[in-house]
Amino acid sequence: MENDILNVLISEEELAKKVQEIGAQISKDYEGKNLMMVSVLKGSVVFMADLMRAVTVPAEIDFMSVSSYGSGAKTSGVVKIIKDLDIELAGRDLLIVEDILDSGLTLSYIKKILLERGPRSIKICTLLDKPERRKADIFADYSGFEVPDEFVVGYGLDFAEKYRNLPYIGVLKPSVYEK
Ligand SMILES: O=P(O)(O)OC[C@H]1O[C@H](OP(=O)(O)OP(=O)(O)O)[C@H](O)[C@@H]1O
Ligand code: HPA
Ligand SMILES: [Mg+2]
Repeated sequence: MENDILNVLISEEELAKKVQEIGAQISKDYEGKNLMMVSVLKGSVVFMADLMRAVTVPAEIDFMSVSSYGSGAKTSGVVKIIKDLDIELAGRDLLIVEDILDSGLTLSYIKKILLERGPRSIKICTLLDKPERRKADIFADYSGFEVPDEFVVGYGLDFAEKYRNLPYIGVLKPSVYEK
């Protein structure tokens, strides 16, 4: 697995520090609110698991799964719901937790459909932001790191379902996905 990594872009230590920073800011912003954190499966699960423990105010969690990439390195442009939320959104202060904001197609689709369910507020928290690739008009309210236009894996992010269990964010060798 490590042989497929060109370089470590964000270390475990940097990830841990950033998660604490974002968690502290969210805890301040959502004091007294009705926070519900929604993790977009699968890629955001590692970030969600760490981030929710850095949030010190009451929070409920839920999960939804959409797929926009399939097994390629390029967005298919099609976003479909694979698993929907279990909890009602009316009156909730929703925080969508994502691993990466790339073209923005996934998050703009999710935000659109969740807004229709009447949350009191809806904000976005992404660990990584790849602005060079943005196609949709969407931004994150909380963002960990800006990353270059390279395919990154690890800490939940995958290529063809592999590399999610790397403890850091690494740049995947192009030879792996250009096969
Ligand atoms: O901004 P975008 O161009 O839409 O790309 C971002 C999305 O793509 C990846 O998910 P993917 O659809 O690959 O599914 P996964 O989370 O299960 O890996 C990633 O986890 C984000 O959810
Ligand atoms: N890595 C993994 N999944 C992704 C990426 C990426 O750089 N961009 C969008 N989905
Ligand atoms: Mg994803």
